Amino acid sequence: MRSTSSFVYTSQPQRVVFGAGSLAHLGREIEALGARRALVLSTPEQRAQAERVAELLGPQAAGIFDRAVMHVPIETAREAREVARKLDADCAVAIGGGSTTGLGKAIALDSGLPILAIPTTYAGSEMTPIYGLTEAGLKKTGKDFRVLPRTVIYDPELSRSLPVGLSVTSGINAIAHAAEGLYAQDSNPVMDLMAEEGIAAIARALPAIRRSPEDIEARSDALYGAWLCGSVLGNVGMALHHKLCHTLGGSFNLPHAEVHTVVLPHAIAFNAEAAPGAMQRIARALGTADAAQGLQALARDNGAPIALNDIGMKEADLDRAADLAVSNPYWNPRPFGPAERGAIRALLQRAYEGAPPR
Ligand SMILES: NC(=O)C1=CN([C@@H]2O[C@H](COP(=O)(O)OP(=O)(O)OC[C@H]3O[C@@H](n4cnc5c(N)ncnc54)[C@H](O)[C@@H]3O)[C@@H](O)[C@H]2O)C=CC1
Ligand SMILES: O=C(O)/C=C\C(=O)CC(=O)O
Repeated sequence: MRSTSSFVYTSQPQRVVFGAGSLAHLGREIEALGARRALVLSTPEQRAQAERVAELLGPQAAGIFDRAVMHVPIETAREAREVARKLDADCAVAIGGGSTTGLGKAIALDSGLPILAIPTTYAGSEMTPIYGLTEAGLKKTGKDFRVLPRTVIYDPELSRSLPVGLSVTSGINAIAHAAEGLYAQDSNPVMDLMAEEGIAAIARALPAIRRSPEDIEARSDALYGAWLCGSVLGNVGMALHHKLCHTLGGSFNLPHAEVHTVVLPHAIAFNAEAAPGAMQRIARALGTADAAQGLQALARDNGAPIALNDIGMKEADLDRAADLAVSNPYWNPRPFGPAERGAIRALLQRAYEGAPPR
């Protein structure tokens, strides 16, 4: 286990309102932010939920922008920023998954408008000061406290409609934040507690959601886990796993939550010897003997993909993916710079085939 003798912990200024039906407190929460005119953001698919939010807001709603898409193309960000300016919005309400929260972050980065996030997936973006923007086919990420949502309303009722497949992969996306937080360079004992509890909450929620997607207890557990795991990502650094996923998602256009689901067991296996304490905590949270195998079983047993081959990756692109991943590595307990290119290429091959992690 980690030593408690020396660490740094920064508490982040956020207000969280949690519970089934908590969307009803939206008006109160907008007032608490000191805002008057909210621009409501969503994807086209979640337009109906955005309309419900606007209806709840009544005169506090400035309008709806429903064109959020994955990885926040700069053109969409510019369009949304312009709409916010024209409508004289003084805050953004993002209802949806990481793509919609990400669009809110792009507006906040430019204008400083406060964000109230209403997450409907388990991606965890609402708890982080991390933003992503895609320009000319290249995705860049950065960190800025202006983009950290000021208020988050977690209402599990709103995630009941999340399809089972995406619920499972999105839950594992959240687990990835916690798993990497457990061996992050700048982690601390408080984050360790949140990470282990977050992984356990999601691991028990996913089979229950699969059996019964409307089960509000299971949806609450998953959202609670997403909050904890997202907080870990928001507080400490990312490592090999997130680097591989950003490379595969950004340069090969693979779907975000699925790519996290496939890669995680392999990245964890790569780090197993270098981070034994983290492995112990992950395995304990999953109720398994081996962290990496437990993660692959969690995906497979709940019907999620375990092979890059099944989510659109071409085998011919694995060499380029390995080159990109090692060319600008994140800190990792087991280094993965150009000297480890062979090991990373082998990891990607196993992930491509859906082989057991080792
Ligand atoms: N900056 C950060 O800290 C983080 C950012 N992200 C970013 O978030 C994006 C991925 O976000 P995700 O949440 O995985 O997917 P998403 O936000 O793209 O949503 C996927 C699809 O599911 C739909 N959906 C969402 N909630 C639903 C619900 N309750 N019922 C029915 N449909 C629903 C959406 O409208 C969309 O069509 C990526 O761009 C990723 O980079 C992800 C995690 C952390
Ligand atoms: O990979 C993740 O789940 C975490 C961070 C991002 O996706 C960065 C972003 O594009 O906002």
